[in-house]
Amino acid sequence: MVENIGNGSAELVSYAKLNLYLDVLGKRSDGYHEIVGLFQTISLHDTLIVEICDRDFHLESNVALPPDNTIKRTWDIFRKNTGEEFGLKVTLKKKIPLGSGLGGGSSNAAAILRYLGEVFKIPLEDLLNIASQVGSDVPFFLYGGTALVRGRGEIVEKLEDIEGYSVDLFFLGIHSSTKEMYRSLTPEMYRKGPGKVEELHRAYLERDYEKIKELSYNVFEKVFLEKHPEVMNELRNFGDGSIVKMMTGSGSAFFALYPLDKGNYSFVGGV
Ligand SMILES: C[C@@](CO)(OP(=O)(O)O)[C@H](O)COP(=O)(O)OP(=O)(O)OC[C@H]1O[C@@H](n2ccc(N)nc2=O)[C@H](O)[C@@H]1O
Ligand SMILES: Nc1ncnc2c1ncn2[C@@H]1O[C@H](COP(=O)(O)OP(=O)(O)O)[C@@H](O)[C@H]1O
Repeated sequence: MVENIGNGSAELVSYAKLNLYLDVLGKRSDGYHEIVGLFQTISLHDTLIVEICDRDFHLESNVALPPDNTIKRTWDIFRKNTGEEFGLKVTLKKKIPLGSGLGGGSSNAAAILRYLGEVFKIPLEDLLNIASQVGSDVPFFLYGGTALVRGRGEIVEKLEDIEGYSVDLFFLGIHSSTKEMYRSLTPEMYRKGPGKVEELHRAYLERDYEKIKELSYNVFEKVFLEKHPEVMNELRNFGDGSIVKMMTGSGSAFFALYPLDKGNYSFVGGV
């Protein structure tokens, strides 16, 4: 969502995401993994103030980020793909915890991409191509809302947005690296989910809570809990009365799903 705030600056909202379903189907020749996922944006968000300027890149942030962070990578890759020469000034107000599986870095990249796409009139299909060069979860965030995601994350099928749910989040501050978690998978772990992702989406729309509980799955949850058994005990007191509770992405955040607005963060629709 872009809101022009005058003096050439714009304020961007960068939502977090949950994986309502995430399974790995196999390993690809390019070293990435084939995934199938049901992705959903929620109201927890970062805010970015952006301004096109002379020629350099400037980032101010309330959290420490690596020099090759996803915002700078997006600026670099966008310029390489479009030939546009410009500078970018970004002020980031981060609320999405880093390394949490909530996709904060990828969401920031997509927010910048959508903005640059508007400024330089770049078609969505070109933005999707640039997004997949920045990171595997970035293409989804160009849509937001509810989507079926395949490939390594670059095949996004927009679905009817799921509404009327909210979540509480549980995050112990453990930084879970996406790369490390994929590396921890073995072939026996591939394709072990119920695999009924369209049925799960319908269960959400029809508010069939038993079916939601039965068909929800994240391949990384067992791997993560084996690495961090202490989290299991802490989890016991989390999510009382929820429909389902599960880890999101490659971790380490967990979500507890509630109907309507009983949880702190609500599902939000796509752009
Ligand atoms: C976001 C980063 C950098 O800041 O840090 P970490 O998430 O690793 O902490 C990533 O390394 C920047 O690597 P990049 O490859 O661009 O990011 P992603 O697409 O999100 O994937 C991270 C890593 O997860 C693995 N991966 C990801 C998606 C997928 N479908 N299969 C995979 O095997 C790959 O090893 C990949 O390198
Ligand atoms: N804009 C960004 N926001 C958050 N993390 C970023 C960003 N750019 C690079 N990173 C790096 O990527 C790592 C994982 O990114 P993040 O998206 O927060 O995790 P996850 O993909 O698990 O949700 C972070 O630990 C951080 O070092």
